[in-house]
Amino acid sequence: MKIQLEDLTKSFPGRGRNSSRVTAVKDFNFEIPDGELIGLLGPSGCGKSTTLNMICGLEKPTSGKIFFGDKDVTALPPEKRGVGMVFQNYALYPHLTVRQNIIFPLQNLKGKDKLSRAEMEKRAMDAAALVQIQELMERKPGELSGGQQQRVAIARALVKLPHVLLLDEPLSNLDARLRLQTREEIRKIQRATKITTVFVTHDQEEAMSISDRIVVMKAGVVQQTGKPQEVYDDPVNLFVAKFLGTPPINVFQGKIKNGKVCIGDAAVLDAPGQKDRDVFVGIRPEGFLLKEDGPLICQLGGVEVMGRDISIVSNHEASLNPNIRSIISAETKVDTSSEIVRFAVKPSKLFVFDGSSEERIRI
Ligand SMILES: Nc1ncnc2c1ncn2[C@@H]1O[C@H](COP(=O)(O)OP(=O)(O)OP(=O)(O)O)[C@@H](O)[C@H]1O
Repeated sequence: MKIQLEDLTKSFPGRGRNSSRVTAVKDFNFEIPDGELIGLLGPSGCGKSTTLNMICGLEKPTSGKIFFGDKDVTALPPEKRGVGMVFQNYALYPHLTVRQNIIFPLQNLKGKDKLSRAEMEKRAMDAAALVQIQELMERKPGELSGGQQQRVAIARALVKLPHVLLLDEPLSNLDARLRLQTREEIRKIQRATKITTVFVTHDQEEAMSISDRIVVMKAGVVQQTGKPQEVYDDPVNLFVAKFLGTPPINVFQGKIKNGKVCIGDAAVLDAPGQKDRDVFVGIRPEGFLLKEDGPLICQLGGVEVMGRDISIVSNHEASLNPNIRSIISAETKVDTSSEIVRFAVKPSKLFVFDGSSEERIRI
């Protein structure tokens, strides 16, 4: 089911006297193609959950429209939209078994949707098989691990055969290893069912690894949408560049001067025809090349071996990060007795942003 968001806006009354309204989401326009998994990504408070709640019908938009396929669902209540939802606190009923928890949403179906007991059992078993918890059906939630509980919550969301699956930070209660495993499982389930899915997270790595497309939000406003790799390789502004990538992008205060991008005295890129101005220069960790006569001279802080790669930690007075982190192939020899390290920069890994608007300057 294709989902279309049209000028979607939500504002809440401010708390307390004289406080102005909070615009949680502003003019959100986006089409989610049928069968895709979309990662909605951004820092806390940027409007991710509000967007999801409007898609499922728990929040009414202040203005704008939502379409599922060609149908305008903006005024429909949640139960009429055919969405499955999994929250961060997946709140299973503790006194019910896994089977009863999964069947629960089917018991209130009315009219033509009403199912026989046998049909409900079959649906529950099918959903359990999808998330591979068939052996756990008679246990109570208290007898399950966090990851298993989360799978039950997903099965419960899938049992009504929704057209759309909405996941709000579904992995945040899991430890690091389980997070990784469960996100891969969610991806597999999504591929198998081809349910159009929106996945909310503030973890950029999680969103990048799982999504067909990501939407990066800041303060209620969509900054950029696209395939994860495209957004990483071609950020539209400094916020997006900083938000994606581990280790994060290295940002320097710089200038465009006489047709060159400069960090201090070092000309790191030609910028023919560009007018002189203050800029921010972002260099991805993998964008540095060790070079004896490289223009960018940094103070060497240390070298960390990571197996296939090494990470060189260094400093430069124009750097806005506490440390500059560059990732270099482990075959490269670094003279650790030296106090300085000299870099050239791969042009495709260097981005220039306007010093005041922070928008990308394409060179
Ligand atoms: N019911 C509400 N009343 C007033 N303000 C609200 C309400 N719900 C959300 N907000 C505000 O709207 C903004 C967006 O909130 P939202 O929960 O959508 O952000 P989020 O990106 O999901 O954050 P998080 O990652 O912390 O869950 C925030 O400033 C929040 O305080």
